[in-house]
Amino acid sequence: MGMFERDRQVFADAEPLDDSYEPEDVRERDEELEKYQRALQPIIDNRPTSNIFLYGKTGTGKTVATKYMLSHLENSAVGYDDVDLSTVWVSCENLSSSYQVAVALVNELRKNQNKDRISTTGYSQQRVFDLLYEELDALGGTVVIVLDEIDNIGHSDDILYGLPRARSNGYVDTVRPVIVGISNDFKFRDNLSPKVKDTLAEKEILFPPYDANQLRSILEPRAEKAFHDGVLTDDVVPLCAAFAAQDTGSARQAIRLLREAGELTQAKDSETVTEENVRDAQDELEKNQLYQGMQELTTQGHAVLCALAYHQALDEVPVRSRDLYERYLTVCDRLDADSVSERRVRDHLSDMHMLGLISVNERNEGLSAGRYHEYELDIPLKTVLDVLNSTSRFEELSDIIKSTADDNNLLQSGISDY
Ligand SMILES: Nc1ncnc2c1ncn2[C@@H]1O[C@H](COP(=O)(O)OP(=O)(O)OP(=O)(O)O)[C@@H](O)[C@H]1O
Repeated sequence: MGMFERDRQVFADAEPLDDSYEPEDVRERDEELEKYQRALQPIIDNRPTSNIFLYGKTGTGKTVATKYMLSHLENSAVGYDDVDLSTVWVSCENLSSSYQVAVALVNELRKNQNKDRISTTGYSQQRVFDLLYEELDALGGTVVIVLDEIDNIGHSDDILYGLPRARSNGYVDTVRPVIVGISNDFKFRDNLSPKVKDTLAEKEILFPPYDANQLRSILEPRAEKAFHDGVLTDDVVPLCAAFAAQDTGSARQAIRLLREAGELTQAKDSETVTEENVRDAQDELEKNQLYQGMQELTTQGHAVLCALAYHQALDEVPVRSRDLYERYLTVCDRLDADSVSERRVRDHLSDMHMLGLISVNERNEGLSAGRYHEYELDIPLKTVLDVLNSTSRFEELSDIIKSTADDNNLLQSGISDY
């Protein structure tokens, strides 16, 4: 037998555990779907339809609910001769301005009609908007425009103001655009300018995190399809649901955990997925998440992390932000890199805190010393040094910190024992 052998023991069909899998039904979202249905109903009644804004943390079912609703809407619309409905879906993941979103929409609309794409640069914003209005008008009827991950456009939100008003402002004659904006960034929603908020968020639907029971109910039909009979022990699905509920309340996280547990079981050539496999899978995913979080930091982020690692190696933690900033400046000096203000360094620290990499204490020493923050690593120093060592420009510094830590006997185990 070769190195790879087809698995016949654990997975019957791993597709239901894949990110792109579309489930037959959307579970545990009755209230949200009901609201959604009410918001879309005017399309079938040929009445003016409000724009819809869905928000909630990642993995809470905003996309799956939208796909489900639109597919029902399209099916129902076919039954009415006087309802002319089209839908267009753009993921704004890599689009950071209204201009880019407008180009993506034009090209998506053109693709559906086998027309040539337009270039992503070289037009004025108004020209791209005009092209968009032309394409929309050519379609006519109601066009539901889904803008997924819309928060990526940040403050450049002209399109969210222009598109909903295109008809009342006379830019389009025959088409009725309905925007469905989807976002997992609460700050984006709060920071929308009042004029945009008024139009985009006419109908808002919040998708709260799932609790353990809801996640269980989402996992069960997938688990049934994905694994051979008798492979899952009784506590596996509830445990995956509980872990994900405690952490993020994300269905995506719960599904990934179940898949990882299955894969670990498979790798061990074992026939049943057990509670222990789930715990190991959870450790594995957490480690990956931390590693990824650290690797994705910017050079400035790495420099701040490097400065903190230095204090950790010297056993000078928790360290005050002022002292940490001094160390950070010397790190930048050594790297021959530009440095940023103390305030920006604090922003980087707060991002790292959010990622679970460092811990922060707020100290209040009364009138004499005032309020200040103290920082220390929340993960093993060795792990941080491993990542720094694999980051270009930081190899030498990580070696120096490592030998300092060795001298102080502070290089405990890495993340695998964490
Ligand atoms: N209520 C549900 N019923 C069935 N499957 C669900 C449900 N909610 C989420 N899922 C599944 O969980 C995964 C993540 O869901 P989805 O992509 O809809 O989340 P999201 O809120 O759009 O996340 P993001 O903001 O990261 O895009 C998908 O595989 C989806 O099929």
